[in-house]
Amino acid sequence: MILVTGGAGYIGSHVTRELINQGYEVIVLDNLSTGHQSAIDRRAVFKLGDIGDRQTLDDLFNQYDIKAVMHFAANCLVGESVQNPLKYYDNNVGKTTRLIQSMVENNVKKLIFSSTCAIYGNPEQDIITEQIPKKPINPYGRSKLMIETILSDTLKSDELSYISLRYFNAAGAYPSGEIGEDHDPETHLIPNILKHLQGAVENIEVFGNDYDTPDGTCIRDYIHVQDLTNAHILALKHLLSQPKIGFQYNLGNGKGYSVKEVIGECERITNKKAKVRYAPRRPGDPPVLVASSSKIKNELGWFPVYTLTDSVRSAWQWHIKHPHGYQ
Ligand SMILES: NC(=O)c1ccc[n+]([C@@H]2O[C@H](COP(=O)([O-])OP(=O)(O)OC[C@H]3O[C@@H](n4cnc5c(N)ncnc54)[C@H](O)[C@@H]3O)[C@@H](O)[C@H]2O)c1
Ligand SMILES: O=c1ccn([C@@H]2O[C@H](COP(=O)(O)OP(=O)(O)O[C@H]3O[C@H](CO)[C@@H](O)[C@H](O)[C@H]3O)[C@@H](O)[C@H]2O)c(=O)[nH]1
Repeated sequence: MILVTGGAGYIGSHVTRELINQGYEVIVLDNLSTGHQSAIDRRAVFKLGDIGDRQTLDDLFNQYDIKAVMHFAANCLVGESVQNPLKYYDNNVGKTTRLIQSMVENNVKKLIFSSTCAIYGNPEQDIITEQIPKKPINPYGRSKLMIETILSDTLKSDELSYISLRYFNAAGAYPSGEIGEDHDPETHLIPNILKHLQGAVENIEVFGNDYDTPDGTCIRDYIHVQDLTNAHILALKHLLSQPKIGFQYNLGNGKGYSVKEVIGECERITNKKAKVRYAPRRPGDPPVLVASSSKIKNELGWFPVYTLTDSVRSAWQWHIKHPHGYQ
């Protein structure tokens, strides 16, 4: 059995579905703070609870034969982390530490951790490899880097094995349009553009057009949630087949798109014209984040197969089928 924390959330619900499709048994632990119960595959066991609750964790590890944990549960908004850092240090660092403690004490030795490119901060290199200095510029990135440090120390002192996957910007939806991204409030770029183009919001706000980039807006590397899912399954197989490892891998497409370019792509796919309003920079935003994913390609044979166009198209299908999200 695989324990998926945060399996009611955007990425966790996609990975849960694919794990079950591939024959794994899954138990989802989620407090539904930002997730949706209806996003969880009905074939999974669902436990409503908090990753910070040691009793809940110990009971789960005693009750089920859990071979590995995929840990998605976290708060993950850059802007919110600047406004409310303690929420991030409590949920992402304090509670994750309790999860790791419970795993170690209950002899559950394998963890896949959802890390982020936000740990790199404002890199000097155009393309980010795993080795470059980690200088996060917001509390969210710092909270994830702290857990990477804790994992690397735990690897040395205990029999815990882990793979940390540093995602760039997750995008897109399940190909059938059954599950997708639904946050309240929504802060991510692509869903916000699509919601605007559906008429739910009057305009799309662009946070800063005075960055040192070709069109002045921030550049990100958008990676399809199904490509992320495939990486998790490969990482799980690798982790389960090895005695003791501690690896970190970037997950991105290796191509950056500016906010303006993403708006253009959404307009093209929906055949609608966006009304753009320029707003000040959002605190905590680095100008450019683009991945090198050579390490995971070489070591685990992972390759992204979806483009930005695929991400926007599948997200649009999700929005058309579910104009009010999971409600
Ligand atoms: N979305 C991205 O672009 C992105 C990029 C890099 C990394 N990540 C990481 O991927 C993971 C998943 O992100 P997402 O976009 O799916 O977010 P999400 O908010 O959609 O999902 C997070 C899930 O975790 C649950 N949760 C949060 N705190 C919990 C707690 N204390 N106990 C139990 N459940 C809890 C929420 O209810 C939700 O279902 C996060 O760890 C995030 O930091 C996301
Ligand atoms: O309405 C919007 C929303 C976003 N942006 C901009 O679009 C870019 C992307 O923003 P967003 O979609 O919010 O993603 P990020 O802030 O890059 O953060 C996401 O991607 C990170 C990896 O880069 C993850 O770690 C985070 O969890 C996840 O929230 C940024 O420049 C934003 O300022 C806008 O201009 N208008």
